[in-house]
Amino acid sequence: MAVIELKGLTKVYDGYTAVDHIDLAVEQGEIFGLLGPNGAGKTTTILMILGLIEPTSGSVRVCQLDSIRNPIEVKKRVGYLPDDLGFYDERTGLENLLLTAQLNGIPLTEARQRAETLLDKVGLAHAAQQKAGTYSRGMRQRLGLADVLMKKPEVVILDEPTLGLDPEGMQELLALIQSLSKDENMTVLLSSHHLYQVQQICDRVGLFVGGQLMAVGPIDQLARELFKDEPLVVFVKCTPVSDRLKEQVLSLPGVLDVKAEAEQWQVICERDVSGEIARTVVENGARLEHLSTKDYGLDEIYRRYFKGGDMGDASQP
Ligand SMILES: Nc1ncnc2c1ncn2[C@@H]1O[C@H](COP(=O)(O)OP(=O)(O)OP(=O)(O)O)[C@@H](O)[C@H]1O
Repeated sequence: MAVIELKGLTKVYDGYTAVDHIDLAVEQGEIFGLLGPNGAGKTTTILMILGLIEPTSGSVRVCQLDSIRNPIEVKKRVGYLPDDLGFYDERTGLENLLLTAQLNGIPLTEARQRAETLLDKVGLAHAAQQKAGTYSRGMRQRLGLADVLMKKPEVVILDEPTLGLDPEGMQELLALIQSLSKDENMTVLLSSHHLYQVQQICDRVGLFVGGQLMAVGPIDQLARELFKDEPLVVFVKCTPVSDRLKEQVLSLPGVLDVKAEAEQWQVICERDVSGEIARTVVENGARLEHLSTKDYGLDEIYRRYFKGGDMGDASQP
């Protein structure tokens, strides 16, 4: 059953299309990653899902509810962690959670019990009585997670939850999100420009570029889909190279072009002809130093779609 359902969702700001006809269905219990460089339209999409901004056209349903018509009902079911979360810094972590409970009408005894369990789950039991203002960025993010879970949401939406965390803190937080989602069978939608990190926990991702969803699926399938029309490239390095050898490789059935770059050739093919290339090189008395096919995986997605944005350390695998 789709818990989040977007159809033709569009947002235009003064003639600028920030979100462009998005169709998406996120299933119950799924961890879905909205991935894309800064400015791709992720936050705008999230705000429309939450019913906080009105779409220019299209529809949004969350837990079978129309977010535009029933924003308050949607808010009851969705826990939202914005990228710039704020706490009462003068209050302790525990007090902050109790305040959230109060705002959501949760009785105090139940609230206290739940807050303590959650603080324990997110690894903040030791800091429960510490003022939130003294928390580190990572601790604030974990408190934020506990905070959105206080009202037992059916869906959790996290906007750039790993922003400002070091790689280790990022890994820890993502692992935590994953285990919480499993424990509570919660649907999670998270946005990020950290392609490498996020793909480790997401069941599926949607690649957001320039307001459009370029492709949706598990990362490996996504790469296949995005690059299905790309020719296969075989990298070849051999010594000595000669024009005659190059001509012979070029004349192999299935080979479209041979580009020489420094010591290396890029053989553009219709299909994988690495075996034939290797044999031709060796039969010509040359030594095969290297042979590999271009991998249209995560690296290529990153290079093509994410490069150029403000990636911070996101480029690190
Ligand atoms: N209120 C607004 N008025 C005009 N343009 C806006 C408004 N909000 C967002 N935009 C523009 O819409 C585009 C998408 O912004 P959005 O914040 O949704 O992207 P994002 O993918 O979440 O990126 P980031 O991670 O930087 O927040 C950007 O070009 C942004 O400048």
